[in-house]
Amino acid sequence: MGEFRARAPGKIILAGEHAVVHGSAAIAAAIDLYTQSSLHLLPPSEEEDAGKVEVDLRDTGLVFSWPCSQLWEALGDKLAGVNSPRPCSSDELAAMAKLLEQEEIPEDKIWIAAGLSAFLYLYTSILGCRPGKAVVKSDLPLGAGLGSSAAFCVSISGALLAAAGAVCAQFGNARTEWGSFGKDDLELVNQWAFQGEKIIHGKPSGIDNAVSTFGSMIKFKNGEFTNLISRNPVKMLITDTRVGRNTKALVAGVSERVSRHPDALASVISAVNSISEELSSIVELAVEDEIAITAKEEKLAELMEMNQGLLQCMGVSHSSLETVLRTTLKYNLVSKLTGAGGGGCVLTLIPSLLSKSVLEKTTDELESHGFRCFQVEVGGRGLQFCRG
Ligand SMILES: Nc1ncnc2c1ncn2[C@@H]1O[C@H](COP(=O)(O)OP(=O)(O)O)[C@@H](O)[C@H]1O
Ligand SMILES: C[C@@](O)(CCOP(=O)(O)O)CC(=O)O
Ligand SMILES: [Mg+2]
Repeated sequence: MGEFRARAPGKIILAGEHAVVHGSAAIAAAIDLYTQSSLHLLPPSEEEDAGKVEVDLRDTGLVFSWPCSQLWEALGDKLAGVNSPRPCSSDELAAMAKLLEQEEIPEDKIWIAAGLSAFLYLYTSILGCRPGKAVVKSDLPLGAGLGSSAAFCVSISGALLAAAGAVCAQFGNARTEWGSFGKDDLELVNQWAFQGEKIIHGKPSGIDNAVSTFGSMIKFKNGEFTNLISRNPVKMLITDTRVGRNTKALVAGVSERVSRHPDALASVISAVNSISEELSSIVELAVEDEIAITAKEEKLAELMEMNQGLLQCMGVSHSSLETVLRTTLKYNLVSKLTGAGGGGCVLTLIPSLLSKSVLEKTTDELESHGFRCFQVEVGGRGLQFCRG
């Protein structure tokens, strides 16, 4: 029956994480690291269990499968709604938790239960309880602030919706390997992926699934977004502290702080909103001579530094992140955490005139702490589809 293969990028957040959950604007951009999902539909089985749904999570080395009859019993058939994404109910969440209890997931990998629930929900909502086999693999570090949860939900939703015939990819010419979806198709994928993100994050803003689906650089606020045209290349070094953390817990922690100190946090969130607004207009400024480019980069750096201070106010920094900030500052480079914080990744702005040797020294020193550094392309493509 062929293969349905989709890939969706991770992201960096240049400004506004967490505050965006509480109504502030935020700026995010797709990066050239992808999660890829491939799906094979299998013919219905004559056997009593009616075949299986299998998912091979390559990054974890674990494979899971459920008889279709068991999925049907637990979750029922909700096929009619493929064109109208709806949230997972608490009964469905409980039914999936019960299914997963039987899986004996290793204690040190228990975090994949959230991803598995999102997979099961999206699969059964979009394809029903028919047999199939999915393989998911990612270039992204998982749970590190680069939006692996959104890339997971977007790529799976893309592959499932293509298999269901609800979306159709377009290919520019016969030799293009990766095609893209039209705007309405992308919107449908984005809405389903958001339902998956809700299972993983609890209360997502929707920024990660939007930028993973549509790509580019976006300004996102209250569920709406606009594309930003970045006139000069934005170069960022990413440092992964390798300190594990969980977005759902961090988002919940900030919400608790907001309810304990509503007035103080309202001011923090409003300050972040101003930073995001200013950052978006600076990114779109077209400048050409060296002096103007340096002035633009200095403004971006200052806004990132201010945003980092406010993230600290929200309680989402971490000693490993502070070590990265201190180390890069020795070389006059400005950094901020990206994503949910509490560990995970840091962004360091690389000014266009920075010498190669300073960048190397910075990277070496960061890596001597056990961190991993890499550079990414910022603002690239969103969801793509490949013919099987
Ligand atoms: N490739 C993948 N394989 C299995 N689970 C994944 C994968 N990508 C994401 N996930 C799920 O998403 C979770 C990480 O999401 P989150 O805590 O939001 O961090 P981030 O989105 O910054 O990577 C993982 O714990 C897992 O449940
Ligand atoms: C903290 C937040 O702003 C971004 C979370 O990103 P990540 O899952 O840490 O990559 C949450 C959200 O906007 O949904
Ligand atoms: Mg996430």
